[in-house]
Amino acid sequence: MTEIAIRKPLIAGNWKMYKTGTQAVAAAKQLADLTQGVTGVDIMIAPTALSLPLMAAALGKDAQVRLGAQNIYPGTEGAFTGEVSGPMIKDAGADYVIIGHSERRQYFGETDETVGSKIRAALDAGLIPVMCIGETESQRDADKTFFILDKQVSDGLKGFDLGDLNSLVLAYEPVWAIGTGKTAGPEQVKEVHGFLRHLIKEKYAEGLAAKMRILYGGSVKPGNIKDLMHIEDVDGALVGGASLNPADFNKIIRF
Ligand SMILES: O=C[C@H](O)COP(=O)(O)O
Repeated sequence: MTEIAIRKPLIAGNWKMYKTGTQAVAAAKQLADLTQGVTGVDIMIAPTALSLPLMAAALGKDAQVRLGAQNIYPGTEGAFTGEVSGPMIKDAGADYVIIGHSERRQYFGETDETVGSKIRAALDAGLIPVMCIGETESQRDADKTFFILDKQVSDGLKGFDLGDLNSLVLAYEPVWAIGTGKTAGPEQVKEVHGFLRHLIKEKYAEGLAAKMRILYGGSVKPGNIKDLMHIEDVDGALVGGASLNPADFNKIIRF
């Protein structure tokens, strides 16, 4: 019997290296006020790790706006200067962690293998991993989009079994659409999201594929979110720039 997909949309904001703790708390409170009464959607903000405990205290334990980290070290503790572990992220009040964002792959040497070890660390700490994948412009131009996505998923999730991946969220972010104002067209998004769901079905199981949330990211704005959310297999968005402004992010959340 085919399982019916019930996927609650997730709208996630990646604040990258923006906002001091003070600014982050103020924006979080504003967003919490603006989103009061919103139902049927999960909301997450990923500030810098420094702001997590401040925002968690300001929002409160049962807040609708949940928190995520932008990175995780694949180990619980040790002499790893500058790193932050899963148990620390969890203790700071986060539920999610973004893993393998293209900026981490591009500037910090993350590979599909390190992405896999970070997903393992996230799951061990009870965090929901948001695994980012996406092709560069030159890879798309060379017709390698599906090859790259297949490789990122296959290598990143190597060694994981079905039971591990129940909570995993996939985020498709074409690198050429990040911060550029270019959004992938509806046909491109539909094609890729359909491909990814099929890939999860082939590699794991139909049930997992049917319930896995696949987010789109790359220049998502209040003006294009409605169209994106109407595309089959799009279960939410990972928003960069437009999530920094609570009023804009609230509009996106209320797609
Ligand atoms: O994680 C978010 C993405 O990098 C998208 O950023 P953007 O919405 O500023 O294009």
